Amino acid sequence: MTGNRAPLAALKRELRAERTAVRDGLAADVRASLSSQVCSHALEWLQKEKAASLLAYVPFRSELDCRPLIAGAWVLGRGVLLPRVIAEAGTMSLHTVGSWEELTPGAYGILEPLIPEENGQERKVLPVPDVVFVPGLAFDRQGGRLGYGKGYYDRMQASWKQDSGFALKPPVWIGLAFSQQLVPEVPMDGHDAYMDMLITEEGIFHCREENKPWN
Ligand SMILES: Nc1nc2c(c(=O)[nH]1)N(C=O)[C@@H](CNc1ccc(C(=O)N[C@@H](CCC(=O)O)C(=O)O)cc1)CN2
Ligand SMILES: Nc1ncnc2c1ncn2[C@@H]1O[C@H](COP(=O)(O)OP(=O)(O)OP(=O)(O)O)[C@@H](O)[C@H]1O
Repeated sequence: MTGNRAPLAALKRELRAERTAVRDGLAADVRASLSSQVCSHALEWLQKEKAASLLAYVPFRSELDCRPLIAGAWVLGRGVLLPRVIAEAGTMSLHTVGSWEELTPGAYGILEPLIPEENGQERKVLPVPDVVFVPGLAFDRQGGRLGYGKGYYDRMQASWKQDSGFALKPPVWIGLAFSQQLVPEVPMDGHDAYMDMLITEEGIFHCREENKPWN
């Protein structure tokens, strides 16, 4: 948009490299233990809320392992959606999944929902869950988030806004993170999706009202 774009992209690249190293540096057993604490907070929150459906992710690399959250949501009878990457389009399709057996490795080697008929008929309109749990490399307390740099979550939010405008209740966006991933400020572009809340092993944080994604 403006001459500020290039420095922002460079800042994001730098932060991405730095935060990848920090996250990768957490020992696997520490990651597993912190992840289960985060999932417990998230499940407690889910039980208090009336959220009937959620979008989660299947972890890869050194991401926070949200599989206990997914399994817990199944036990609670909440609908769990998982994404499939459509790499050519830079978009994701979302599918309800009820067991681990319904997954198969997809783009980037991430486990993704098997769709019944591989006839290229991805659903055009994305289902809108009540809650979106978002992975990331870095987050800030204003709700800023840094991902791997392909904009999949940003585009998903834009697509929901386009499909439904303000007709539907917008999902609550929740970043799941190790507290080590919190930074003072993530550089944010105009199209970047903000989180409403963050959950770390230390607990639940509400982010700034004015950054609510659907404002
Ligand atoms: N577990 C999980 N699932 C997810 C995401 C995620 O962040 N975590 N996504 C969230 O978006 C989507 C996948 N996004 C991805 C985006 C980029 C790369 C990746 O490998 N990027 C290269 C750099 C590519 C380039 O610059 O051309 C890299 O990191 O080395 C992987 C996944 C959908 N599913
Ligand atoms: N709504 C959108 N429409 C078109 N392009 C977009 C949109 N949102 C983001 N992009 C593009 O996608 C790329 C991703 O940018 P960004 O660095 O913000 O990704 P990210 O949020 O870190 O990644 P991810 O969501 O994949 O984890 C940029 O090139 C950006 O221009």
